[in-house]
Amino acid sequence: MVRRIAPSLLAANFAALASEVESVEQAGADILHIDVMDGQFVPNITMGTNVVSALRSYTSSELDVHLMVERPDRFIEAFCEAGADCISVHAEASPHLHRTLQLIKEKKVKAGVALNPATPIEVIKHVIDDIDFLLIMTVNPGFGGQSFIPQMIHKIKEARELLNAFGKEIDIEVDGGINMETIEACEEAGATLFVAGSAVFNEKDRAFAINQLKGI
Ligand SMILES: O=C(CO)[C@@H](O)[C@H](O)COP(=O)(O)O
Ligand SMILES: [Fe+2]
Repeated sequence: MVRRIAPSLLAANFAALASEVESVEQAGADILHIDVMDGQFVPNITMGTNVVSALRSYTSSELDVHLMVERPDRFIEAFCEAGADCISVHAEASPHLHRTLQLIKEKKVKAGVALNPATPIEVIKHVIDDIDFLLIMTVNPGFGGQSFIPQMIHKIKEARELLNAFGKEIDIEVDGGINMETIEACEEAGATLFVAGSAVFNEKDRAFAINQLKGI
């Protein structure tokens, strides 16, 4: 199966966001990954609902919103209204994870749980029927362009085994340091959706970059 690639717009040129989006869409991007950071949960501030709604009126591509914010409940409705198709919230940032996931699902938006590298996979056990996908961070969240943490390969395997044990055939999205050196091992371990920021946007020829990552 051809790998699905989600370019992370964090690595795009923000001064030309529309044309950056167009370039990756034409190059074969499957979904657009939008990193929202609040300067609290992670030591960086990026974009918010205004960028999501601007992109929503510009493109029909699926918008995958990765919320790296404390107490994400406060913003779920606004991101759904802005036009998100999928929202992932960090288990570490949400004290009432079950409630947060229900808020997303009530809006008919796909709900995902994101896990930091040090967070054990077991935290999803009791919300496993409430998630549409799982996002495994393969770097510590906060910045693009970091190096993949090799121990995450074992974690992806564990996650796939856990999902299989519960009969859940959902996407495992991997995020951080995904490139030609790391993508294959992630896929073999059980990942099915691959976020790539610098590996796509640092390459002038986006079609070449995405095709290479897809393995075509
Ligand atoms: O969520 C994050 C970082 O916190 C990611 O989505 C990065 O933006 C991915 O960038 P690369 O590691 O692929 O450059
Ligand atoms: Fe991300």
